Amino acid sequence: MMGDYVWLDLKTGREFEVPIGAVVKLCDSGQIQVVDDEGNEHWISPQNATNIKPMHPTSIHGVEDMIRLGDLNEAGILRNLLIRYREKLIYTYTGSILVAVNPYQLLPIYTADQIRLYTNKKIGEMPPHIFAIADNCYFNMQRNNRDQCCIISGESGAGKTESTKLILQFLAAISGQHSWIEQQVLEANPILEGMEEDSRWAEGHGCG
Ligand SMILES: Nc1ncnc2c1ncn2[C@@H]1O[C@H](COP(=O)(O)OP(=O)(O)OP(=O)(O)O)[C@@H](O)[C@H]1O
Repeated sequence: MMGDYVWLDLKTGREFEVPIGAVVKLCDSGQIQVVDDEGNEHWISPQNATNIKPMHPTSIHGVEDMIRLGDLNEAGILRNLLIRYREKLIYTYTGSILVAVNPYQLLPIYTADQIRLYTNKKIGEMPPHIFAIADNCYFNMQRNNRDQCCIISGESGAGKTESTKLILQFLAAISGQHSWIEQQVLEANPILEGMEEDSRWAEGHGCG
């Protein structure tokens, strides 16, 4: 049906290929014309009709928590991140895990106002944000009186260092010990970077 969203499997056999989202533009004498998420047009003939599958409604406009995706597979996850990223929504939850997509531009989402908005809130109460994760850690530390750990992982250039700094910016702001915490962080950074370099060297030399 015209306007329906579908998954289009181009089946080109290329490595890492996953179905792409597309919208039906025209149904004409058995042929279906679709436009994919990258704006490319495709004509699907009746014998290739198995190349398109209906898209679950949760994938059409995206969800804040990917646990809610009806099409919970690689294509569903990638499309969800893509459509949110296009709206400059770089953070998405998968349960209590936060997925961050590097925006490579300064977004106005790390202001003092945003810090206030995310302080003392439960995860999920506000749109996904790195500050929500930091607030959750701080809350758990206070409630359980135990050290907390936040694992930040991603490939080189993904934004791990920036994310670490943002978490520390939040903690420094809400703990009221701005200068002391900032000093500790500045001192810890070279050590962390050094450990990172060491582990990369070890991996590169087969010691991983
Ligand atoms: N949240 C963000 N907002 C704006 N820019 C960002 C953000 N996260 C990352 N970037 C940009 O991406 C660049 C690379 O990020 P970063 O240095 O944090 O990556 P990394 O994962 O620590 O890389 P590496 O593993 O190589 O050290 C940053 O210099 C910054 O320009």
